[in-house]
Amino acid sequence: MKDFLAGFSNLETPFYFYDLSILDETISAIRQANRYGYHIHYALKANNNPRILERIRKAGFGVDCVSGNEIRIGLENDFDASHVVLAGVGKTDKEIQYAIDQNIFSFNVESIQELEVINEIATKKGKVANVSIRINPAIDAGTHHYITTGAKENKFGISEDELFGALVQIQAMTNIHFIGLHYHIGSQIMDLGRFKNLAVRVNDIQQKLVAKGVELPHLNVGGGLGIDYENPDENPVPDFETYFKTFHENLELLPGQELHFELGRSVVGQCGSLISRALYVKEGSDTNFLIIDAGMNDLMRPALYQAQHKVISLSGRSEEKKYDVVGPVCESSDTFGKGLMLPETKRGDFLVIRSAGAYGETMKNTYNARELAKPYYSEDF
Ligand SMILES: Cc1ncc(COP(=O)(O)O)c(C=O)c1O
Ligand SMILES: N[C@@H](CCCC[NH3+])C(=O)O
Repeated sequence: MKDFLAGFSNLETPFYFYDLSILDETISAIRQANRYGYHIHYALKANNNPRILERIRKAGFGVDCVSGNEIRIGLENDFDASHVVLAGVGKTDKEIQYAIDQNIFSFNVESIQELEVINEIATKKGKVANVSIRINPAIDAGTHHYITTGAKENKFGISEDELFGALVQIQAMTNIHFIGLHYHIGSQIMDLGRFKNLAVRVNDIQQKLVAKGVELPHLNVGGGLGIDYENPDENPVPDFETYFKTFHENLELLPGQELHFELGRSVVGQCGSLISRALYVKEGSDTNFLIIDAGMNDLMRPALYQAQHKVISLSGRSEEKKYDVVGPVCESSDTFGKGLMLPETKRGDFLVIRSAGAYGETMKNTYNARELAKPYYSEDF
């Protein structure tokens, strides 16, 4: 990061900085580890910057979208509609119409009612929509409860019981082509054993379907692989080898059946940082508040999920001090870290908030009428 500092000095902070060499390294690691021919759809919600999407598309990945606008962004960035999947519990009629018009690869359907609506809209258009049904496998992902999605009480997908009940209904839906099952148990999953549990559940449900004479050409196991927020520079690339191997060793695919993934955070998380400057230091008897010019509107994750992103001070001083690093927004949750030991930092010094490549810019907002932080890219410095 220090190498780029000279180029930063004139830039207005806060801003996002993407080290594209980390992105390239990550993409190559995915391609190398995926020696099984699995289909990867990048979860565009993690980061939709054109410069990042271009590299991901060139790697041959498709996109996983959660809105009509995300589909549009994917198509505008030259992803092929035949590699687009659409998830989301609340797809609007307009989004469904648009997705059908674009001939996307598959809808990941989250309720029986949604299935009926897609069938109705497809019928009116004289088209047939490819559909995968999202199953809520009732598996604990062992991650923050706000980003767990496959537990029984979550709003996502349908239960196994509902699926078996719906099989007859689906047969009568003339404009639905039922192509597969979809699962996604949550995000920032560091315990790969959770994916093994998922694979076992997927096998179980698949066996029951086969027993009823239903063999589907596609399975989609979502995303969720976590990144090392504590040691981003030591571990910039997640363990894709073990991740794919876990599915290869535990998931029993039917002959010719395709396995799909929807990776977001693990692809782009570590290549991005939020760069900020220290504005003020308030020295207290117990705590020193280091007030920086980046806030929760620039990076919501700490305020929303109590997420810890590594904060690095580039002050260059040798003496260390303890700081609560806080943003300027009028909320107490606008805090990037408490009691952090950092080199003594003064007004004007740069701070780097690491691992902000995923769910950073896509969740930034203008709360307090603040300006949106701009992105910059390593290859331009
Ligand atoms: C359905 C679905 N697929 C894929 C993803 C991407 O997840 P991650 O960024 O954890 O890989 C998400 C987000 O959690 C999701 O909701
Ligand atoms: N936005 C979340 C993860 C949820 C992903 C979407 N299901 C994060 O920042 O960690």
